[in-house]
Amino acid sequence: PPPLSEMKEKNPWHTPATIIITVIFVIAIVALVTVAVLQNKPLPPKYKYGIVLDAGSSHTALYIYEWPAEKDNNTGRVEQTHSCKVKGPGISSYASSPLKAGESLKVCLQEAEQWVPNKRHQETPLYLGATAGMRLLNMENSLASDQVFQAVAATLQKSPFSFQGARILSGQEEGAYGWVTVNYLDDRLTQVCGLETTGALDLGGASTQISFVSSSYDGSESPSNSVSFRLYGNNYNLYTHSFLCYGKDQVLRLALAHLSQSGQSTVEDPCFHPNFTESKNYSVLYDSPCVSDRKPHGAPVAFTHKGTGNFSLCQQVLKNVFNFSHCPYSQCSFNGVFQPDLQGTFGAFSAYYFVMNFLNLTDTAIPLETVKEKLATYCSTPWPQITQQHKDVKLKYLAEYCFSGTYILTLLTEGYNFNSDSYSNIRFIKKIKGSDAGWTLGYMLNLTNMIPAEAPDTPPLPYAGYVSIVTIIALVLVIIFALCLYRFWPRCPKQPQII
Ligand SMILES: Nc1ccn([C@@H]2O[C@H](COP(=O)(O)OP(=O)(O)O)[C@@H](O)[C@H]2O)c(=O)n1
Ligand SMILES: [Ca+2]
Repeated sequence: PPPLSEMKEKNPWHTPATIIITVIFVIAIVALVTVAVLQNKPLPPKYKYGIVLDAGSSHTALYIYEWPAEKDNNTGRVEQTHSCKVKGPGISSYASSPLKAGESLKVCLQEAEQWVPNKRHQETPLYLGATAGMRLLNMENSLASDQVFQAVAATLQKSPFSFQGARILSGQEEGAYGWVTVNYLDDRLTQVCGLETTGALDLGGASTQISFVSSSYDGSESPSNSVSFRLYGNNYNLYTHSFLCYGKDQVLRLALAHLSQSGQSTVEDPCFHPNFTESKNYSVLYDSPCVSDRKPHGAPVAFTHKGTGNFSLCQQVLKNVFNFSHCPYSQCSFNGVFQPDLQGTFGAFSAYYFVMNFLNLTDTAIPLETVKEKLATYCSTPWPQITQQHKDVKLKYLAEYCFSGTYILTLLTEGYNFNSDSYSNIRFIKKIKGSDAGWTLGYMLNLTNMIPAEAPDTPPLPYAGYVSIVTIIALVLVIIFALCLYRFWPRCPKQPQII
């Protein structure tokens, strides 16, 4: 056997080739780690923006949406970052001074300039959609409605954003886009095997919408209620209907018109609290196409609106604003409008939420009978006591919650046929994951083509999986290489044979 000193000299780990290979090996590992770290570092956020103005009958609101610039087509990625409530009434109230309708939007538009980064202003689409208030004005006085749109468009054109137009949405669009919004935010549209969708219930001031998918409805019966979509590779046959004049502010007129048919000077109203009295003008009450044909002849100028606070009588009055006498279809909700069987859960937003939230009745686990009892107690509470308990609420709104709550329950049960079982399928909601429930998001998603008809092709592995597998394979190769190096290096030391 060679002397030990000779063995030491022949240690192969000290040869220049081994040192070079080891250095390359270390550099390779460092490079691999560096690339992996750099690749996974979050990219600087690049967002795109879109702005929608909801010109409702009672007020206008501006919504700003934001989404990652690279991921336009991914679901659930568009979020509401800001909303601004326009001061003053809805744009339809400016029929006699249209320029003021344009003026009213300026504060919120300036606010939007702060919320959208300057360099994105020019490419940010800006839409205005008007709903039932403008539908009614357009029916009543189309010249005035055109002038309001002109004034509004002139203001929006002057903003730094990319103005895409101001128009009246049809009732079908309003209902369908509300449904898209709710299901998009709930991530219900991208599920491969079709998770059940959520219905949408929207209560406005001048109209109300109901939209849902029912397996009993294919669109053949009453096609005007059908909207078909292909979204992310799934087909949807949506039932939707918008009842013009059945928003809560117009129904308040319908109900009062009903109670004041004889043109009396005192109108007793069970939907208002006992001891509530207010002087009202007949001509103001009947100044809406929803009631104008019912104006009693020879009525005095004014009448005293007097509350009696009786929930069940109020329910009777409100039931009478629905017409159940004719149904030209297999089944109807009311006013001869077809409605398929209710199915699934429903999100109820806008005034549904505001009213039920004020009344502390958003929890639909409370049995319907209990909800009615609580509301009956609330309605029978005298007006002075109500004002004492809610000093921070505007009197105009405060006075109407008994009416509005009763209308909501009557519409849901008598109108749409919810019962004490299906009532618990309703969720009274304002926001979903930070974005307001309403038609605006669905409207923008559609107009910017952000929901593809087909599911986007995705790589077979998610990104993290791909990185891990590549890293593991690289490590295995390195280990095999190292083992070979150790085992088969030509001058590998043989086991010292000590005999
Ligand atoms: N904080 C709020 C905001 C709105 N609301 C009501 O919600 C309804 C919103 O209707 P809207 O202005 O969108 O009218 P439409 O054009 O949708 O019929 C109105 O009846 C408002 O009075 C409310 O009760 N509480
Ligand atoms: Ca609305």
